[in-house]
Amino acid sequence: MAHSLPRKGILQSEALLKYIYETSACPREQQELKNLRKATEKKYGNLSIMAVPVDEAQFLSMIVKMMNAKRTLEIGVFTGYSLLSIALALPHDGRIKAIDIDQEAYEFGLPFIRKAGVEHKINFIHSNAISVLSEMLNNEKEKEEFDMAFVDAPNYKNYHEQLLKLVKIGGIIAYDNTLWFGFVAQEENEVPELFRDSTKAIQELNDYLSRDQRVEFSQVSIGDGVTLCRRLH
Ligand SMILES: C[S@@+](CC[C@H](N)C(=O)[O-])C[C@H]1O[C@@H](n2cnc3c(N)ncnc32)[C@H](O)[C@@H]1O
Repeated sequence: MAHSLPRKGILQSEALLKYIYETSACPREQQELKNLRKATEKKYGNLSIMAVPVDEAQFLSMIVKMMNAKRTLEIGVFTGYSLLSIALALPHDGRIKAIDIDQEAYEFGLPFIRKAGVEHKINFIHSNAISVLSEMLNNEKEKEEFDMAFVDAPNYKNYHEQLLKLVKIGGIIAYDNTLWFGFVAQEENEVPELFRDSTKAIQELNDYLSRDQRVEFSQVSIGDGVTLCRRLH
């Protein structure tokens, strides 16, 4: 199945993508991130496109630094490329709660995280994200609050209401893949059958988020599309 995936990313000009990668993104990629990316590509082949692209990871890192974020949440870790990028961007006492149902992929990336010296910032939880978010919200003793959440696992709409309670006012929820290979702008019959349901789900999410007055909203055309929601109240 993986070989039939279209190229990830909405920038359909190969030349422009190459230009961005060659002039800025890749030369600025930190060594441990590069090593993790290469190892992920070697082990996972075509499935390695699940990891965020280099320029997007740099964008996320920049947001974390600009916000002076200290507490972040990540849903959908895979081998940890976006996780490592954010961990490197956080201050020494910054912390990330990272959730994934796939422990094996996280463990594959762990040596790279260790080598980068940021393992102490990460609390990996091997579980379904919805139940972890519910547990956090129901925990009367310890109220957790995050400056930023990065969501990169399916069914985003399920997480939005909970995240609005867990991310502090003024904090950012960033949803990945919101332009979904560009399929969101295509007629249904033009979208490969395999992607029709997921495309519809992303279209519904985009529509929902763009009308949600509880957040400020910005659709960013980087990688496969990133939607930033800033909690207003
Ligand atoms: C696109 S990948 C994440 C890529 C990662 N952000 C990176 O840059 O490498 C999606 C991940 O979501 C995880 N996932 C899928 N459903 C999940 C769920 N219900 N709860 C937690 N994680 C889930 C998958 O196991 C997979 O590792």
